[in-house]
Amino acid sequence: MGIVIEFKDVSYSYPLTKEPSIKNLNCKLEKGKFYGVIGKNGSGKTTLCTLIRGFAPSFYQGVLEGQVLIEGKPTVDHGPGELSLKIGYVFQNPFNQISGVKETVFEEVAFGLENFGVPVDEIERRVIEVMELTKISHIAEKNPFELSGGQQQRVALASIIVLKPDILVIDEPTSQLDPEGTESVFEIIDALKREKKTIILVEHKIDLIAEYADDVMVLDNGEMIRFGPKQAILSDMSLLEHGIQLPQMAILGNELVKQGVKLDYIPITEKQAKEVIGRTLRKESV
Ligand SMILES: Nc1ncnc2c1ncn2[C@@H]1O[C@H](COP(=O)(O)OP(=O)(O)OP(=O)(O)O)[C@@H](O)[C@H]1O
Repeated sequence: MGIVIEFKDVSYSYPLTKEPSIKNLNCKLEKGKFYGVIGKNGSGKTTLCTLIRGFAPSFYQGVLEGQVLIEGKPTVDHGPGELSLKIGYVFQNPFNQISGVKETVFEEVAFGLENFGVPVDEIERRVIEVMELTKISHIAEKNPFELSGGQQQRVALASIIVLKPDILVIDEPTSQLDPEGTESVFEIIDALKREKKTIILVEHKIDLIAEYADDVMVLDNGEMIRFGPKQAILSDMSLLEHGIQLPQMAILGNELVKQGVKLDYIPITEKQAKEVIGRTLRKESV
């Protein structure tokens, strides 16, 4: 798979701050992969998203050292609007995403396409398709502001997905949602992964990252302290010392190993836990 985003020796400081919010970042993100970004509050996760979108330094100003490359081209060399076509950004709070000028969900989802001058019949086709994917067809005629938080977040996602960006940067989309709303947002993100979109998701709900992401990036005080396949990272108990949450199943698995239970690997999801603990119990009962 090709490299779609690359950080080359990137450090970034907001204006009037002494310490960089991102320090010496080097990494390559592959097309079609789902990256979970985790770290304590203030570790630099949102700043990382802002760098990918090119908003730092273009909007926030500040000092950028090194290069953030999107499809091989530095963000600072992309023309105005060019990055916003390639990269869809979903806010933490859907209220910030919803335009406030449209009276129905259908119109809201169509809004971006109208702005890009897409022909009416294509708009209709694309909006219907995306509303099915995000399971909001049944609320097409409702006012976006009369919806539940979970429905609003699905509308916000739909209004971005309909623009067909190759890269999706999603910053804590479920922080305001109940478990049901959260699960439905993850199901949509999973569907986007099947469509080979590159996904960068900031999320505190670590059990869901364990289930859905491919790779994980761990930030601590602006530094990337781990980056790679989720299995090894999310079962690494030393991360607890950095204040990083780990999946419940990894903590359970680790506790069992400490008590002398022989597990073939440390599980990070419920499915893996059932599988690996079941295997051990079967071996022991023979
Ligand atoms: N606009 C800004 N101006 C100055 N400093 C900022 C700005 N935005 C963030 N920072 C600082 O940059 C550092 C990283 O912040 P950032 O918001 O990227 O962290 P985060 O991991 O996303 O945190 P959270 O989980 O709380 O959203 C923090 O020290 C923060 O105070």
